[in-house]
Amino acid sequence: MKLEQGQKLLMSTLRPIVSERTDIGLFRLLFGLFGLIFLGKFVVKAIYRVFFHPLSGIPGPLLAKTVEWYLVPAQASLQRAHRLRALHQRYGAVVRVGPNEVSLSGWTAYRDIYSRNTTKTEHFYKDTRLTGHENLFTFRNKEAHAARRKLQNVSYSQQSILANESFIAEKADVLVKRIMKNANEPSSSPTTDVYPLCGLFSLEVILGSAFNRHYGESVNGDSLALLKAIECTGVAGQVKTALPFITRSRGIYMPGFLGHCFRQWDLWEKMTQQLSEEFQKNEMDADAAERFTVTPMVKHEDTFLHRKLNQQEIIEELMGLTFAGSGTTSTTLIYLTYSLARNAPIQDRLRQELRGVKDVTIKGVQDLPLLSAIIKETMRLYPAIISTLPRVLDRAMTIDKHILPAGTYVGMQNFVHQRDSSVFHQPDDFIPDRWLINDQDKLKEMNAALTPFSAGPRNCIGQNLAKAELYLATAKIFNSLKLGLNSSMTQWDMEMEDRFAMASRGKRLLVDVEVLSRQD
Ligand code: HEM
Repeated sequence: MKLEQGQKLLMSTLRPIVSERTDIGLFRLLFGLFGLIFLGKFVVKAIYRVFFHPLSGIPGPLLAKTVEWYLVPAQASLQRAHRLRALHQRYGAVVRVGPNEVSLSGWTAYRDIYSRNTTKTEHFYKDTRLTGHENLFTFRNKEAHAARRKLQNVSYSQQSILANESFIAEKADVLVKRIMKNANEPSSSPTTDVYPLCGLFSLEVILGSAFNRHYGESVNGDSLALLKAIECTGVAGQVKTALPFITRSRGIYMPGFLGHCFRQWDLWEKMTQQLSEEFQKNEMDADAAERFTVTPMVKHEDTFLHRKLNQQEIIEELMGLTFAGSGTTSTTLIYLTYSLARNAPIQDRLRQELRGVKDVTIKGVQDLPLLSAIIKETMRLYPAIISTLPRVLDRAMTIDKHILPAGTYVGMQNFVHQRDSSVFHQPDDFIPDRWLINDQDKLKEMNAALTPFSAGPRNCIGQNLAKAELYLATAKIFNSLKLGLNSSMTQWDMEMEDRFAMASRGKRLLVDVEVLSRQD
């Protein structure tokens, strides 16, 4: 009744204007009024953001200063990191990339941002939960995170990695055999796609170190099914982030490839549950069991929760670790193989260096200068975590004379500062020798600017494991094989996509394989 009266009053007020001066209908007028109000609000907000906002003095594109979605098109085309690099080249080390968001490119800011004074942003990290629970990667609460990290640290200590060394080495041998398999068969071409083989290698290492689960030499086992399920989940996760109404439980009913990806997510969870149950059923000597990732989670209390984790929380952690640890290490190994397959002289020098080593063990190879330089240079040029690690400032911070107030969103990206030409000459080229110089000051600067595993309390918990895998696999591959890039590979195949974690566009790496005898 009140509504009707209101409408009548509005009509009687507007009628003289409408009917006498124009032939615009009432609805068109109202529509116009709302449009004007909306536009007015937008203009006032934009003027505030551009001229009066605390970040107004920070350079950046006008559109980025006014709207939150400035980077969305770059993100949708998987080129966010590339766009940010171009922005830094144009605007300098501190760029405003959103009304309340700043990107930094000077490596000297890295430790300030990631070692203290910041918290992970909610909007990004909440979306990376896999079953709805928190995991080590997603926590925002610092005390909750520290307790979970303490619970898991033991599994990733150098001591645990050395205890697991024999099976990591065994997996690296299996990788070499799988690469050789094609080359050895006279009927088949000596060309191998190492892309899926690197994926299987890093996944099987994680499954071994988490669940003491081992796979044979065949590539067609359960681990391949799991690898495909994890890759598909990545796609489903991105769809869910972009279109939040497509929840995981709704997604499984979608037709076609997308529905398939959501169902694969369920399959991954089920397989993880099975692996965890099998591990927990097996009686094992308590000391021996401690080095497997599941054990401390099952046996010890989380000191923040004051209780042990329940099975669902354990599954979330295990899926999180598998996701964080498999694609990252395999992408690094893929780009390392790609870089050497294109560079026969460096391969030969590496082989010479390796021939001087009696046994390929972690301790035996971790200090080899050229091998270390090759691994570092791969992580510099092709960072497995390519994109912004988004944070929010807990307190105000001054950077390059700019004051960033508490609450500002800040972020840096390995792809940008690890290609900074003021630190790395010819920054877009693969030059392992840049790490083999005697200038200690320069080396110190380059090492400080190399942050593939991040820094501070949220740095990579799995970095000892990742390094062990990279050292052992690289040494074993290039000791036994000479690889050349197959002529069908194109630059497009190896273009880097920014999916937060990096992935190559073509999802293949074809190499021509020559098996070497010990004398070669
Ligand atoms: C070359 C290989 C790897 C690279 C380049 C890498 C890189 C990173 C980076 C940059 C972060 C910080 C992410 C952020 O702040 O949002 C991170 C965190 C993390 N990584 Fe890795 N990672 C690698 C391998 C692994 C492995 C093998 C595992 C485990 C098996 C692992 C597990 C994790 C976890 C659980 C976190 C979250 C840690 C926390 O917040 O406390 N990563 N990694």
